[in-house]
Amino acid sequence: MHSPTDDELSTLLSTRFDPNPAPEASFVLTVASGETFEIAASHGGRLLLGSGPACELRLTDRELSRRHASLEVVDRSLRLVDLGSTNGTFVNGVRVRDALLVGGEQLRVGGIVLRIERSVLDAPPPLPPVVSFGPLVGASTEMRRLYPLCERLAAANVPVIIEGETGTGKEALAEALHTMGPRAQGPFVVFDCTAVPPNLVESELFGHEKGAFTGATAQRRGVFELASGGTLLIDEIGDLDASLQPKLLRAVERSEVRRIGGDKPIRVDVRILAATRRDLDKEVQAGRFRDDLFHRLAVTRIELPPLRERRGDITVLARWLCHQLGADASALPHDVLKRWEREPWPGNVRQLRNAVARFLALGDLAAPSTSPTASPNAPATDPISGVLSERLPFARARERIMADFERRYVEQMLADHGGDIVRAAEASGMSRRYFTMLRARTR
Ligand SMILES: Nc1ncnc2c1ncn2[C@@H]1O[C@H](COP(=O)(O)OP(=O)(O)OP(=O)(O)O)[C@@H](O)[C@H]1O
Repeated sequence: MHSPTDDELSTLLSTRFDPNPAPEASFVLTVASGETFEIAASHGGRLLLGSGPACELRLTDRELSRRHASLEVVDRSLRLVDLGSTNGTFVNGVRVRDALLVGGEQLRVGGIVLRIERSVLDAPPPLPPVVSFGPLVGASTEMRRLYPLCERLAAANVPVIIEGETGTGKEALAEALHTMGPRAQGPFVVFDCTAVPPNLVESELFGHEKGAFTGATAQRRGVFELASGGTLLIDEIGDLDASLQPKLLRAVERSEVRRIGGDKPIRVDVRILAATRRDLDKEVQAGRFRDDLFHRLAVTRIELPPLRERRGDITVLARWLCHQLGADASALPHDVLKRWEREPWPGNVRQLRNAVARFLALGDLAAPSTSPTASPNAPATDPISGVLSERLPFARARERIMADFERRYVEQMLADHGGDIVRAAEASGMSRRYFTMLRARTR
């Protein structure tokens, strides 16, 4: 992957770069006992509130779940997300799942009441005037806040979990962490947990001996062995089957693997990076992802923001992608860039890249809709076309469509039966347990 040179960057960014971010909001949470916590945007990412050891805002109360809720400063608000807690999260007495707070609210979690106040930091910590990290480009405050952390992580050998929606650049960042670090001479191997059938994942990860199972006609090394001396990116880790999670934990903890059918452990020297588009906090809270594996991998977490939350990057990125595709960045007219800055971009940078390629091939005819909110690649009337236009790998594309279908199916059945799960499950021909699981998975 090509990283921009200084000259390329200065051409792309000349009209866009704002070295002085606006003063940032911060929030103070005060517990009735007088204890206070401060959350600022510069914390970079979500802070967990709960009774478990992983929580930055750790409180003791028996009605509080281990990972109860997450808090993050987004623009000038505090985003509060309930992580599937047992006893719920309440703002001013109303139960919420996902809320934007502005200050002045009362938050209740379990038996604990917190007062939320907003303040504006006088002097926001200055961000270095860096506008790219390896091949990742972006001059928004959100991206520039991440670069110093990325620099440090490239040099370190610790596991990192990279989170973000599809197409936000998780794999690109993982590769940059590898190529800009001390293991750059070693291999960079990507394993996507959704790309192989579930019954083959173990063999792909750890390898197998000849004759270990039907079809194992020869000995085969797994990705841990292939990545030895370098970096292994386990992509879509949130989709790893529960039965394999203990085996992965063992491999990471002991730096050794055992091939299927093999009797001796094999030592591996691998840096592990993991990426996911799922909310791993919710997966852990729901019991679908093991707490101990999460802790082992989440030594550091980086969350890549979706494009719609850094609209200031759209023009810069579009011009960079245009340049990468071999065209002059000035080929993109101002009105097209302005229109793109208003689009929702559910497929993020990958979708923007496709839109640039289409524009270069077809001109402005490429825009399938004149609606100001429609994505240039995804006509709102046909979700399958939207997914197809993102050029995802087959397994990922199928999964996206299935997930959308499952969510809408469950919603429809619940709506038809007044929210009664027992009747909705019966009408769907599913056990109540399966229906409830499907509902939890699709929320
Ligand atoms: N900040 C960025 N600057 C330049 N290119 C980017 C940036 N972010 C993403 N890209 C490009 O967008 C495309 C999609 O990125 P990538 O595959 O890394 O996304 P992802 O988050 O791993 O997606 P998925 O979850 O679907 O696997 C790639 O071509 C990548 O190089």
